[in-house]
Amino acid sequence: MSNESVLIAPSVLSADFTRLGEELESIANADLVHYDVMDGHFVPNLSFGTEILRQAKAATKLPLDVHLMVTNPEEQVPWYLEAGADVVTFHYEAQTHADRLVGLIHDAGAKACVALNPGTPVVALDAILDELDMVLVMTVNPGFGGQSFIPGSIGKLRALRRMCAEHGVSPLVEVDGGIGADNVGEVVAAGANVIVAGSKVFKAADHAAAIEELRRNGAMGLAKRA
Ligand SMILES: O=C(CO)[C@@H](O)[C@H](O)COP(=O)(O)O
Ligand SMILES: [Co+2]
Repeated sequence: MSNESVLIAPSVLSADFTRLGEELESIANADLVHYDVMDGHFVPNLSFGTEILRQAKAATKLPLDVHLMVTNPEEQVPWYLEAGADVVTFHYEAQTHADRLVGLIHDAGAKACVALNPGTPVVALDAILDELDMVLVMTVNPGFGGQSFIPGSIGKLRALRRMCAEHGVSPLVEVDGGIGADNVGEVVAAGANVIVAGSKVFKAADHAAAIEELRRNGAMGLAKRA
């Protein structure tokens, strides 16, 4: 059995934006706030930018986990570091100089993460894996909240675990999209330890209780890991 813990990162993409302060208070028992930036090009949707991140930073004590779904992360990463991001994720499919970008994030004192779309194999990270604090495995095609989990993600999580063991590293492994109390145990058993959940937290009647249920069921998945 592992001593590792499961971290819960509610995605404010599913929050009521007109009451963002109260929504952030309602998830104070979470570990991170997941902040989805969508540019209308990398993904077919637009969300929010640096100004709302700055306001969120002032309204919560939780670390801000910024997921950049943008075509030009080299330009935008510095904006989000300056606005208070604690973890910055850019997509493998969007970047051109991953190593430089990771260095820039570390120089600013933040944690660096690279995200993989469902169609991108984990081997894409081979050259950069040792530098990463976290890997984000997208379990839906990015762009929208409330989609269904892609079952093939389980094999990909296991492949990532094997690759990390080969490299002798243990970055955090975040999963994002279609995760709820019913499947969190399975993704944790396969190797995930940071759980993003948007609709399953913010559409629940009691947000804090939904977070605790994810944490509890995730811990059961940890116990099932080989
Ligand atoms: O990055 C994304 C979507 O592109 C996510 O972070 C979603 O916000 C997750 O939402 P649910 O699938 O949990 O509703
Ligand atoms: Co996300």
